[in-house]
Amino acid sequence: MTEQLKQKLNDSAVLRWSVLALVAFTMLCGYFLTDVMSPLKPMLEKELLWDSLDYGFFTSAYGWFNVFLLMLIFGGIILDKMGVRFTGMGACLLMVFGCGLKYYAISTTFPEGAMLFGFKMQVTLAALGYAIFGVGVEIAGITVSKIIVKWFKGKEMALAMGLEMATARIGTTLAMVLTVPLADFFGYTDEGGAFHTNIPAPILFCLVMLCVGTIAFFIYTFYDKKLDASLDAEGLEPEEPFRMKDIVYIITNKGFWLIALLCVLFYSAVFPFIKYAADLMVQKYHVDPKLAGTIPGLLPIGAIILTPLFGSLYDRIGKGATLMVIGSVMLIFVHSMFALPILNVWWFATVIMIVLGFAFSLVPSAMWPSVPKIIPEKQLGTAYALIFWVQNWGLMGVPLLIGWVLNSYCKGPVVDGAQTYDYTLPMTIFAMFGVLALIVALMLKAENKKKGYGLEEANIQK
Ligand SMILES: C[C@H](N)C(=O)N[C@@H](CCCCN)C(=O)O
Repeated sequence: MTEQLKQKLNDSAVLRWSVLALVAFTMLCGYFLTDVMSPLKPMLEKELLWDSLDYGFFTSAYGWFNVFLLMLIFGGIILDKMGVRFTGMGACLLMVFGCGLKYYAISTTFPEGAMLFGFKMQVTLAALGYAIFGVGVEIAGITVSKIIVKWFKGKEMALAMGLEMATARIGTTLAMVLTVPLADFFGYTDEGGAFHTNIPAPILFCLVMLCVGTIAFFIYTFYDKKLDASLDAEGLEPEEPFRMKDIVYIITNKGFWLIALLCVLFYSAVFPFIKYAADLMVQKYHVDPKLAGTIPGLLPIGAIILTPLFGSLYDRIGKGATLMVIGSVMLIFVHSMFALPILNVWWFATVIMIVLGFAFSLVPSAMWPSVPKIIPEKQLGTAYALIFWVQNWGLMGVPLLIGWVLNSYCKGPVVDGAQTYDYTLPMTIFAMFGVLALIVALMLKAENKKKGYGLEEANIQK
């Protein structure tokens, strides 16, 4: 071994933060595509003749393969067995392929009445592409979580996870604020003088970004190899081998299940909400459809600043379980305000969205770094995968539920050729998820006290 490898590679702060930048950028690209269709919902209905059920079906596709084909669980096992380099590269390629299929579906004009699996051909193909992408981006997510633990354990782990999530949120923000301007910029005016937005343009842009994100991850793999070599040189095993019986250890752990439950309940009230937030702004707060993504765009912007702040707080002071309780209370408040028929004006929606930004930062910044306190490192890939799997039931089912509720119970009159909706019932459903999340967060706090997981303790080892 060469002299310079004698020190562990992750002891170098510059190097650890640089590799974090690489993998976080890959996640940014993934999150961009995840939400790129949200601000386009009114245009999809107007230009491509989708309805809310089509949109809900398409959005739910994100979780199909993860949930029903257990792709996430296989992904976690592959991650623990084959390592982060192989799994991460595979995940990136799946994201690129899924995005390519989605682009093909949206940019192609299919014969009128063409159907596949009972849905419009275009909707089904776009959904299939999104489902493949969903496998890729979720496996990339667990891989990056494991990478962060590998490089930052005993160091600034929660801050690193917070920064990674903050970077990913930039992707969500770009989706919210760039999508409609991009679609408009590449739009065209037909012979009748009517202007048409170019819906495929932002998706093509995402495809290019995903290719760049894949290259960033490829560069990371060289550093990962070097880290393994430096751990070897120190006489440390890079990653302990994983055995199938480790799964039993994970699923018989009550703390694990409480985190998984909190995860599905909390995220069911946030990510599916984002999918409908732009439409909510138009329908309830009368925001111009062209600007509708701007207010929900504040949500990830707030999280970009706050998630690392709260992560750093957790690293230094602890109080992880308490942060999760506070975040859940805020979630209930926010969705109740959106549900109540009060102050239907844009500035009120803006204030409420900022409060949601706090909740959206508090819970993730405390929840994800808490997992390594409950589960040993060699089982982390599988543990994160199982948590993501439980979460994906919500990410898949809730958008479909909301789309169905809107289509069945919330339709108002058609105004200027556009369908209107009353969002009271969907927002009440989101608030109920908040109530359940709070109950689970309180149970987790109690379990932590009983078992001494250390969730209320600081992460940085003095
Ligand atoms: C959607 C995805 N399954 C997810 O939960 N993402 C989390 C981040 C999880 C990784 C933390 N290192 C998010 O808040 O975006």
